Amino acid sequence: MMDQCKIFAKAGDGGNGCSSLRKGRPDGGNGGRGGDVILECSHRVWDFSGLQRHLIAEKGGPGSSKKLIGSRGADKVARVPIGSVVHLVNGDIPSVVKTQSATDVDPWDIPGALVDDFPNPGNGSTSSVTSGEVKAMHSTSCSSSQDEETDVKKSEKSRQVALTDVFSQLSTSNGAPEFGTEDIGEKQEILYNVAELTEEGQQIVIARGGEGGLGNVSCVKDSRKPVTMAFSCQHMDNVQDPDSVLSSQQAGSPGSETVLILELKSIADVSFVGMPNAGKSTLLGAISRAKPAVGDYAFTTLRPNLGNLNYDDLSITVADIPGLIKGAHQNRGLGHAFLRHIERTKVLAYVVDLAAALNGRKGIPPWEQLRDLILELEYHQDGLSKRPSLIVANKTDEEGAEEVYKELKRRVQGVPIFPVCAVLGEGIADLKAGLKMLVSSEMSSELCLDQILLA
Ligand SMILES: Nc1nc2c(ncn2[C@@H]2O[C@H](COP(=O)(O)OP(=O)(O)OP(=O)(O)O)[C@@H](O)[C@H]2O)c(=O)[nH]1
Repeated sequence: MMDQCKIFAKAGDGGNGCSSLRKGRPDGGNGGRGGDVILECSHRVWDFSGLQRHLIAEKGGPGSSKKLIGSRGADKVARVPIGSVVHLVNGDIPSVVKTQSATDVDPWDIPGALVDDFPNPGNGSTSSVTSGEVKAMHSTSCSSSQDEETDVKKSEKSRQVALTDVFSQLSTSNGAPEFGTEDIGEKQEILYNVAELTEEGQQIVIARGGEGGLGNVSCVKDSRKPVTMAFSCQHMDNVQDPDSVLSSQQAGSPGSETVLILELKSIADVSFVGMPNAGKSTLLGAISRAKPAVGDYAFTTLRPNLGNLNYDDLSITVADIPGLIKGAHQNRGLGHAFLRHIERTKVLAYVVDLAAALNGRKGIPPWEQLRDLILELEYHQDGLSKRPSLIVANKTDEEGAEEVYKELKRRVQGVPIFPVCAVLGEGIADLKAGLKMLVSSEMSSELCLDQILLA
């Protein structure tokens, strides 16, 4: 997974205006505008691995005689994943264009409802992506005045960071997995976080096409009057470097250039991972104010629900990932789509159902649930399970669950196990404290297969 990359964008230059005479009167048309380079937010791409590193838009066409305006250069539109954050290395700050209506939104999109458990305005927030929120900190259009832009840059300067440092912290802090990143080269001064793409169809212009040059019909006030032309379109055909003889008005202006670093935000700090019906959605509702759908049938959760856990000094985003079943890595059940969400979370909370195999039920005991969950993660992607983890043993209220919990503690060691009853809200405070410690690296634990005693 490529979650960071550097790109270069060059918008199309404007086409040159034409100088031509018809019956002694000017009739040369304006050059066409150059194409823009645009980033568009799409659920169809998941990371930056397929993104071209050089994005170049088309030049505008030259104007021609008979007052014909040159063609507009085609825009270059590149798709980036939802949750892309834009950092500016060089050039103009991107400007938000529009959000296209998403008629075909995929159920796997980051959902809009990110619900806080308690309003806590004093808290610092984490990197939660709130759909619907456009964080274009500087939606200054590229055409805005130079002064304005200088001011923006000045104020940004105060927040400048060497992003390479941030990225190295991101990839190593909390023992988080080291996602695929591209070497972004030497330390550079970067304006960071100039825009975020959080909504399906949202677009930003990262390089703006140049304006077309003026044809002589526009240069000369009254084109009905015969004028003496220094050169005409026909003459220009014979000139080796036509730009060298164009007046400044007639030459199309160059398209802008930018160098950007794109970074993909995590979907959440913590993912609840478990078999269908383990009680993940119920747990998310108990631990935060999120109201996910709960049902006693598998796959109630068709896309990740997000909840926010607020502490005095920290805020954590938790995602309830739809139930994992054996064969998920081969796209069984809900398959790949939700496994991909796990790629973008820092901490795993394995939710097991203590009562799955009790009282004649057809489920499997919790230690086998854990084995299957780890295997599915690893089949999907090597190392996917290797991140800070804890275990939530749910449904302690069920008859016989106490014994199963004791057995689970005997069979799985080295990882904290939190017994909870999600429906009654029991054990939630301890779990919240454990999650906080794991996310803030005060505690470190990973679950791997050899820690599970199966026989
Ligand atoms: N007895 C008991 N039942 C629970 C508990 N937590 C959840 N359940 C029940 O377990 C069933 C499944 O709960 P969900 O929260 O939908 O489970 P899920 O893991 O999100 O399910 P998927 O969406 O299929 O992945 C529901 O009938 C819940 O009421 C608990 O602590 N005790």
